[in-house]
Amino acid sequence: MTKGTQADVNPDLKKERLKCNFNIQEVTFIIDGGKDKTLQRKKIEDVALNIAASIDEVPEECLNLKERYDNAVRKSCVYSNIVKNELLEITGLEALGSPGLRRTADAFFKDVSPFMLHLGMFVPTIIGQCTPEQQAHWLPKALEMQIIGAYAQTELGHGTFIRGLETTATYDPATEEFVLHSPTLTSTKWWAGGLGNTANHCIVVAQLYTKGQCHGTHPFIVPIRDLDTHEPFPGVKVGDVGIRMGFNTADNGFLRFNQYRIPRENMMMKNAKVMKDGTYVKVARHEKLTYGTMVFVRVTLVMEAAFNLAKAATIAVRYSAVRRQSQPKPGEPEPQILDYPTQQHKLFICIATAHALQLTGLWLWRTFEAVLADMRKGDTDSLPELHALSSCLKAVSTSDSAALIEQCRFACGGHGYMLSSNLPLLYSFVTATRTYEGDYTVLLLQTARFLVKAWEQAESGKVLTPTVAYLACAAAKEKVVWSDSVDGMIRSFQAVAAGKIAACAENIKRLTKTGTSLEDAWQLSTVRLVAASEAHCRAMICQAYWHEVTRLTASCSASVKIVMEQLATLYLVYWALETTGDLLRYSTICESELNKLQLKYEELLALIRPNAVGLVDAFDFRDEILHSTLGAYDGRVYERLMEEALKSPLNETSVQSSFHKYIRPLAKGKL
Ligand SMILES: CC/C=C\C/C=C\C/C=C\C/C=C\CCC(=O)SCCNC(=O)CCNC(=O)[C@H](O)C(C)(C)COP(=O)(O)OP(=O)(O)OC[C@H]1O[C@@H](n2cnc3c(N)ncnc32)[C@H](O)[C@@H]1OP(=O)(O)O
Ligand SMILES: Cc1cc2nc3c(=O)[nH]c(=O)nc-3n(C[C@H](O)[C@H](O)[C@H](O)COP(=O)(O)OP(=O)(O)OC[C@H]3O[C@@H](n4cnc5c(N)ncnc54)[C@H](O)[C@@H]3O)c2cc1C
Repeated sequence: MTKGTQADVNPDLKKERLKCNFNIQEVTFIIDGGKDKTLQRKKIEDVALNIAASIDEVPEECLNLKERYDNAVRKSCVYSNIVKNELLEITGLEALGSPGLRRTADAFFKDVSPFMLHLGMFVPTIIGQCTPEQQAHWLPKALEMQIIGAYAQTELGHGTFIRGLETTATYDPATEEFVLHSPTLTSTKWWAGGLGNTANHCIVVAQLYTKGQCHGTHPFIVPIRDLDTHEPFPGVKVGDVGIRMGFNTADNGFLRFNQYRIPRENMMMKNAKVMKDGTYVKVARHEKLTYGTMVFVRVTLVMEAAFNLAKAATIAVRYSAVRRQSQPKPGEPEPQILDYPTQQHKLFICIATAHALQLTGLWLWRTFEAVLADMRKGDTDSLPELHALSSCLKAVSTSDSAALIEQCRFACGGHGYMLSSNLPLLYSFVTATRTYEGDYTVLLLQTARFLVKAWEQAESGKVLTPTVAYLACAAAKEKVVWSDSVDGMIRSFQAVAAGKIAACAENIKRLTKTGTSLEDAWQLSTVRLVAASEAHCRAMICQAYWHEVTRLTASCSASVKIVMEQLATLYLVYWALETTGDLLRYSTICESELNKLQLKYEELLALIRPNAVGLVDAFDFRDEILHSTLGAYDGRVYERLMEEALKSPLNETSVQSSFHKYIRPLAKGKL
């Protein structure tokens, strides 16, 4: 954070910081995943932010579309050099998932880098889908930025249904090449980040044909532009998909092939091979291993959701400490808006959710690493559970994060609507995460498949995998006894999830018994299946969040333990109050207990209030990363709003030419 001199800090914020009764740094360490991670992040920030400070002469938002793209490319090149020459030295290859790298990228780009998918998906797919020989060929080139890649899976006609993709890759044994082709308009690759104008290579997911047989979708590395001239190769048609709600510097592109040839070796062959004579050989033990990059990105998106929500919460809480409005008590000064319980209700759940998602995200990352280690030994048994887990966590975390970022904008009143608050841009960026890498509903339905199977296993007394083990107790189908202890609330959330899953399974059974096909019975149950999946995910987040808080604060100071537990309890109580209908149905909760719960919630808001600014300071965002007039560390909100307003091109002259061209003639009746 940019602390400046204490004299520059808004007096209300200064008082807030004096009120804070816990050690902020200890909380920062917990959020980063340990003291070593915080130190590494800060080291990376020190290197990168020095350069970022002078990277933009004109604010990004004042440039036109083309200028913004050019500027984003310029900055991406500067940033890539820093990553390559300095940051990777600090962290090694693991840097690709390092929080330090993720944060510093935001100092360079208010919107999104056109290189994002290069590091975000192109490189991970090379690591996950190539043989060691192929990796040795492609990875150094990609890391050195000698080639720039995109990931083109989605087509104009299909995104969700990967098996329905239409691009073909037909093997020609005579030349030992694949022939890529886009047979229809709807087969046009669409959306790939970095593809429109930036990338010279692209991972293309296409239907593989060899010896006249289709073997389903497979990934290929495809050179699409000449490395020197950057002209698209003959047979390749590539361009930008048009203006978007956000991501306008991310260069999302379209791509079409006309009988375009690539060498056989460009098929990514870790999970399946095509031999020189065209024989297809399956290597992978699991059908869906070619979907591996998507699982990886879904796992990282949970922490991405936490990160962006933490930024929004920092902006809105600091602003709410500075902003004074209304006069509830006659004759008394206007209160800070943060003192209104309704404002605390809007904002403290944002802080708690950022913690919940970050700690759940770190836990998911460790689970992912463990499954990966098993798979390296040939054991894919835990892949279905990881897929179910990452699908629902990606769906719920991105959806919650987007909704709560919008809530932060509401909490900032009119000033939250200013681009300079950075809340609109954050929202437009995060709301896309609910769609890309698997749409919300579609992913919850993937988890639901796993849950219904797990329920059937529970009913027949089989051993269940860890994340659904709670279904075994619920198979008794009795209402759980409500208690507002943390364990009691988690048990009740699990009972809700189990009850909903059981109701889905019963509905499917009922329909199939009366002659409905299994597919139709499933479709007729999807509204409740989505709800069951979300309930399962919420119960899992609550359990993981509480478990991690208990574990990580065991060696912390008492005050840190208290404030972390207050936040986690707030998260649980908030969701209990949000789902009272479900609790009434699946637990013994009654009206007096609901009233007690509401009081507990209000008490928690009051307890957290003095530490609110300290809690967002603990997210440790430097001003260069927040990019916000409302959220800067010093709280000079009004000064910054004015300074930014004066940078508007509309303030360059006192009279605009349109006055002389149109308004004056209109007034004179001469238009
Ligand atoms: C500055 C910013 C910085 C950082 C940001 C951080 C990171 C971001 C980086 C990049 C992200 C940016 C942009 C996004 C890019 C994209 O969007 S790429 C495109 C992504 N596309 C999708 O996600 C498509 C979603 N669709 C699917 O995943 C699948 O098609 C499907 C799962 C919906 C269905 O697949 P099908 O093949 O039809 O399968 P099915 O018949 O439904 O199921 C068959 C069985 O297979 C299981 N299964 C499905 N998927 C997986 C998997 N991935 N792993 C393991 N198992 C899987 C499924 O559960 C079924 O099992 P059963 O036992 O029930 O039969
Ligand atoms: C900003 C952004 C960046 C992207 N970057 C990339 C990229 O780099 N590379 C890439 O390949 N793709 C990319 N995508 C594409 C993205 O992955 C897809 O848009 C996403 O997977 C959703 O697919 P779709 O657009 O086909 O939506 P659809 O599947 O058409 O969804 C439309 C609606 O139908 C519903 N629906 C669809 N199927 C079902 C079903 N079976 N059951 C119930 N409801 C269903 C959905 O819930 C949704 O409400 C990007 C998208 C965006 C917005």
